[in-house]
Amino acid sequence: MSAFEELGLMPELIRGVEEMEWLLPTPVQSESVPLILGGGDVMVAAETGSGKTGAFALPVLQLVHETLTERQSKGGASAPNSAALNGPPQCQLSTHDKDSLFAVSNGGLRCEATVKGWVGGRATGGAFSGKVYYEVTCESVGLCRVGWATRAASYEIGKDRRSFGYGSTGKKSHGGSFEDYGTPFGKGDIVGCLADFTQSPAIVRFTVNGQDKGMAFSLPEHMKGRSNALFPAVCLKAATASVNFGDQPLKHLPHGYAALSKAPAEALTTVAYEEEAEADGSSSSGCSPTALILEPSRDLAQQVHDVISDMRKHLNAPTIRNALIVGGTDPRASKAQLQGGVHIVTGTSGRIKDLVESGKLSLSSVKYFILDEADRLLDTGNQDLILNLFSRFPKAGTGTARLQVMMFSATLHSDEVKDIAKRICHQPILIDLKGKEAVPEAVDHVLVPVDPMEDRSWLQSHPPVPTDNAHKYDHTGPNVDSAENWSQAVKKLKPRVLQRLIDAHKMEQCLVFCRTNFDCDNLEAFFNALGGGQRWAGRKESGKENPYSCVVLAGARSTDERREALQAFKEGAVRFLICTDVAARGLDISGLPYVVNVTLPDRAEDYIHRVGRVGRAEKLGLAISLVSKVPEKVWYCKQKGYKPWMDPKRKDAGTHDQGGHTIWYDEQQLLKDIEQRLRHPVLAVNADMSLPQSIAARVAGQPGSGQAYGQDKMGTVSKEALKHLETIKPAMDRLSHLEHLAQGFYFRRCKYAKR
Ligand SMILES: Nc1ncnc2c1ncn2[C@@H]1O[C@H](COP(=O)(O)OP(=O)(O)OP(=O)(O)O)[C@@H](O)[C@H]1O
Repeated sequence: MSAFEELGLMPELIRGVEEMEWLLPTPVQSESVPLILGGGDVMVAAETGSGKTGAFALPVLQLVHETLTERQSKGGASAPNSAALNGPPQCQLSTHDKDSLFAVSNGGLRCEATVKGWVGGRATGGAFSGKVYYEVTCESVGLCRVGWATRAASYEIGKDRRSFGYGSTGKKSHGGSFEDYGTPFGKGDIVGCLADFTQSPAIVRFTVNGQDKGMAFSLPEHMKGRSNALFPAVCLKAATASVNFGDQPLKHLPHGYAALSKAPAEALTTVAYEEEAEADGSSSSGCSPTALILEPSRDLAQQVHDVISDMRKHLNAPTIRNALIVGGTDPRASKAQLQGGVHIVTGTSGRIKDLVESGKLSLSSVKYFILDEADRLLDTGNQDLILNLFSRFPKAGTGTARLQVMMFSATLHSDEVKDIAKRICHQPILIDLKGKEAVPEAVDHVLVPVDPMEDRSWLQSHPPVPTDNAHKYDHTGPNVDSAENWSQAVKKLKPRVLQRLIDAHKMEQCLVFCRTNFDCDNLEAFFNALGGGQRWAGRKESGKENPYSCVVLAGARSTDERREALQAFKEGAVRFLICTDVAARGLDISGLPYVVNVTLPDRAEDYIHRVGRVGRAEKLGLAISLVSKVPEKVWYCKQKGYKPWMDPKRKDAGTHDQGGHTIWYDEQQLLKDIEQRLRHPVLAVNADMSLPQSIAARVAGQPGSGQAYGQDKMGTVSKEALKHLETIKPAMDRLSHLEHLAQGFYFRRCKYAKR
């Protein structure tokens, strides 16, 4: 039995991992895969490069495959308008399309909420033409809100723009706003809900005990057709209610309206229809994937999408379709990917939000929600979006039928992460393999002190070092002794120090982190002035053989340029990938030996992710930071899209607290924070850039010593491998014994046969 089989993975996926030459699961895979396959919500913190992508991609592929197989076996052939064929659908409250704490009786005509918060659900049939009506009777004290909602709406009616409600406190609600309407209602009252699609725009109104309360809403123009069908919706707070869609005599059916369950079939859509379509990954309300994976950057989304594409090839009957939905690409291309239905969507928040809001991507079938680099997703302001997406997922069911949420990162300890976990996870299991110190042992850390007072090479003028203009209006020069001057000097000195470092270590592949897009542009210009060039981009200059060949991966570059840059770097066509923190998370560059921080990140957390690009999959890596001895004045602009360094009207670069757009950056302090996080000091390289003795001694045992970075860690067998060997040892001993017996038997037979 292979070690992956022990985790419960299906043979097809095991063939896939074998093809990738993954012999044993990594610890994070061993811990997470069985829990995810078992239906649990998980929060997984494990060091960078420890195989977290496989830890969710493998079980999610298996679960999606199982879901599709089950859906196919339930109904198979799609019958797009079964309603039309079988007469009007039986309308009832759905036992599926609801909050888990919203109890629905057998037969779907009674509902109850015993909890203090709002919970709700919808009916199985919705209308999109004609004039339709249904009734709700309040059976207890407690709060009740009723009305109409599309299937993409949140269960709390009126909280978003996809539902229209009327509450027992005498308020109507839509798009999160509540206004006085009608009269309050309560125990024993019968609320009539009317939708009139013969008007343009369509109209929603309500009655209480047959008394018309007047028009409550006219629907937005775009809310038309089957994809925007309105389903009866009820939400309750510690209350009980019963519904009547017309299968029982209605108490107050208004003139000219049809009971919902008696309305003409062509005016209705049913969940049965929706679910059949969803089995194919598409539905009338847009493409309906089964799994949604949210990534903090386009590059990372692409990488995870590629891993899933590689693995899904091994799964047939049914085949799984996956799509990459990221910003910075033609929206038509994103929509085209969704046409015909997909089962797994990997993407970034902005484009996913757009497609959900335009109805092109429906979340009504999502069963698996994965937040990769969850802390980063929250840092970049995605909390509301995550909650909004979450409100659109179906959350009914128990065991393996319910929505499963998975959160992954190397750093999952912030309050924001804990808070969102409380709101979207159901009793999550925390798998914390490394705790806060999520740095692989395979990474060595060193620093290069950069002191412009001692090292005067910043005064050289060839090749020129472009800087960020932050000191354009400051008094600077060779003999000026001011903080501003030393700051400018550091900016001129760092690229030269970097060049010395590259030469000393004969670096052939290195990721170079800068602080801003503009810093990346400037460093690229310096490398090009050294003769860097970019052969991959069709230029004549040399690539890999040029010691300073480089490409840039930064947020300001187009998606295509970023993709090409990363590919060129991964393929070894250029030596340096100059990047911002957009590349700090998740990027997997096989056997990368070096990471250089030209500027330290302002949070120790980001240092962990940056240096996590090396030391992956048990390969040794070296992280080198250029640390300034003096403070640097750097850009700090919160105004989106504004580039003060390009502003011709800007007169000075006052600091942020003075109303300007700069801050003083203290790398000595940042270094202390990082050392505290690493729990050891970061040693300085020697004056000739050689490694400090203790680190040199550590890599000395490795083949090629100085060249050890990027190579496998030698002479070590992982704890996991040892554990596995121990487990299979008795079986191996028994096998060897049986083989011994069989051979003995064979030879004895041969001996007798010869006689
Ligand atoms: N079981 C395994 N055996 C061997 N290699 C593996 C295994 N699982 C993953 N890998 C390899 O390890 C590398 C790192 O994996 P992955 O990108 O999933 O790390 P990660 O934990 O997500 O890192 P980060 O925190 O930086 O995102 C990849 O090259 C991957 O192919």
